[in-house]
Amino acid sequence: MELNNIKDPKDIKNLSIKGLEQLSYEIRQFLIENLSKTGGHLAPNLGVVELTLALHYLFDSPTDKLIWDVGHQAYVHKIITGRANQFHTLRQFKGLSGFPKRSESEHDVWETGHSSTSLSAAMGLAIARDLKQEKHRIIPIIGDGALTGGMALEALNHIGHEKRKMMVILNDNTMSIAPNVGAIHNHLERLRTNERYLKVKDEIEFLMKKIPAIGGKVAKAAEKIKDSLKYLVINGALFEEMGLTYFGPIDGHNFEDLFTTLKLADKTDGPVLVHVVTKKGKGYRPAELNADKFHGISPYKIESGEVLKKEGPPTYTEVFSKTIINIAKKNSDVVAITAAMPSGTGLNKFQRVFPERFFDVGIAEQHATTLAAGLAIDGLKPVLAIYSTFLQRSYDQILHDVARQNLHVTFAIDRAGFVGDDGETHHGVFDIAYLRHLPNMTVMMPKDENELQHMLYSAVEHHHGPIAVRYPRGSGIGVQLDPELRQIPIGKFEIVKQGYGIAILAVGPMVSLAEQAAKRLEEFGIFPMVINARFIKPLDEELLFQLAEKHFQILTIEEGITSGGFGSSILEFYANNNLDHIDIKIMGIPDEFIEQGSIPKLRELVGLSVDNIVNQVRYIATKHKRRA
Ligand SMILES: Cc1ncc(C[n+]2csc(CCOP(=O)(O)OP(=O)(O)O)c2C)c(N)n1
Ligand SMILES: CC(=O)[C@@H](O)[C@H](O)COP(=O)(O)O
Ligand SMILES: [Mg+2]
Repeated sequence: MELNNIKDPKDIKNLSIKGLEQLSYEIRQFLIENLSKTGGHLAPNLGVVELTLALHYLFDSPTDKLIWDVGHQAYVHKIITGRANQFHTLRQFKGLSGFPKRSESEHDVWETGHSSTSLSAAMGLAIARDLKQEKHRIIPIIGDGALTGGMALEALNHIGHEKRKMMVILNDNTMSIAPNVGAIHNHLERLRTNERYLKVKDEIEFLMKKIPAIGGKVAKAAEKIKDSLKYLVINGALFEEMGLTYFGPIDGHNFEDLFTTLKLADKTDGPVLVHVVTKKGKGYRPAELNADKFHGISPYKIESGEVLKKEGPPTYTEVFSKTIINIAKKNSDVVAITAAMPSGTGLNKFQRVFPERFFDVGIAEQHATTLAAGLAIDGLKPVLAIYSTFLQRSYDQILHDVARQNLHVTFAIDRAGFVGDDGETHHGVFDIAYLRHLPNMTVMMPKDENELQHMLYSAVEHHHGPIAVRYPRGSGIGVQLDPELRQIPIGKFEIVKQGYGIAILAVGPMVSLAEQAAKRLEEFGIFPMVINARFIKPLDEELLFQLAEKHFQILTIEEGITSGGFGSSILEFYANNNLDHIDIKIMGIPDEFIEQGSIPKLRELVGLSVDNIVNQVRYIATKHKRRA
């Protein structure tokens, strides 16, 4: 079987089980090889090879709708639906997306990237199907991690109530990115350990036979039976109670088991849930042994699984991780929360040092935020580390629970700005706009990794009220880290280069671009002032008034959406103070969803480049020379 010859799911439908097993092997080799060059979500995909083939073999995509939750495990689906030959472009600029994309294929029914949306989407599709009196299947595939998300539970509640035909596939590999957590996870664990049921059943039979003979021990034995029976009846109870017929648990790597159960489930009326047990990373030893690392991996050496990492300065995440541990060592009130991203946020290290002060709440950003509010109201100092894109889920909790009550919660917002390969679902470019309009909220962004540590310290130890520190994905710019943490005065910008005529107000990594541009502008006889606008809110009003008095023109630069962003706040400031003699130009991300690509490429795409800053400043300078 030549993978590149598979252009359509129909091409696998004549295969025998042996043929499917051979194909599974080839797909795994294909993934291991391709992803060693491009990087990507290897372990989740290695785990769903047989499951994906079984679904495409038995059912008829795209008439039947396969809806992948999160979508990071849809690579095998992409291969089967004619995209194998594009895998060398995976997650690259203009290349194949790492998630389902409707523009890529009619088989990609639902676009994702964020977790736990599949069941709600499936419910919508099921209602639409029924109202239109159509007959196709609706098949959401959700992981055990994604099932910890509140949205999934809200949808299950509705699915069980509506009783419409739908086949929910629960892909249970016991892992979120890290080992999964929570009471539902424990329930699945009990269901999964099927041998235990068989053992319990044997045990009961054994005891039953013994009862007449053991006389006085009858009571004890009966009690044991009762306990054992309790275990037996929990099989699927949670889902059954919610109104879904439960099938499983079944071995997700065994085609015979998959076929038998999926066919049976398909014949059942109403909503069903098929509990499929898979192994994350299956078939590639390094990924099986370290599924967390291989969840989403950069290019690696196939033989060892070693990541081909370029040496460089520490990442912002690493600096956050180290700093928050140091702060917590001196202050026992500091607690840390993650929503299923311990390694991604660097809080896994905090967990090792302070296991009792660390909380992984699962994929539950909303709960995490209100949990932090609860902790803060009783005097603790919660630090909530969440990626910018996922914090979008918590908007109301930040507003209603944290900001409104003016609670001291520190939001460590990682992956702020472009994130690169994950693309439009994951870029952290909206948080300035969705945070800065909230009363009581303080929003900061450091110009480098050294400033990040001081900001964290200032936020946790010298502030009261909601405060956000946003920082980018990847390495810092390579500056020295000060050994002592110091307080940064709230609402004070930093002038990094004196100048005249034009002031560049830059946020975060844009400060370094602005400095480079200012150097280049000297050859044109233009000497702009460069300001590190480290507080997005509150603004440094004193400095802004001074700039107005000295008749500066202004260029703002941020790696965020311009509507409602930092530049907008500067416009608002001068407009509200009737200082309309100042020309303000805003550089940032336009009103569009920006695709995937390397961070430098995407910055260039939207004009956040040194060249463009030079051009914009020259334009402003020429315009004002003409006017003068
Ligand atoms: C709202 C949201 N929060 C966090 C994430 C990051 N994330 C992506 S996949 C994943 C784990 C998903 O686990 P599971 O559904 O079990 O899939 P598996 O990788 O195990 O196949 C997490 C936490 C996300 N995509 N969306
Ligand atoms: C699918 C998903 O949401 C995560 O796996 C995400 O890709 C992680 O991103 P980082 O690589 O930036 O941690
Ligand atoms: Mg999982």
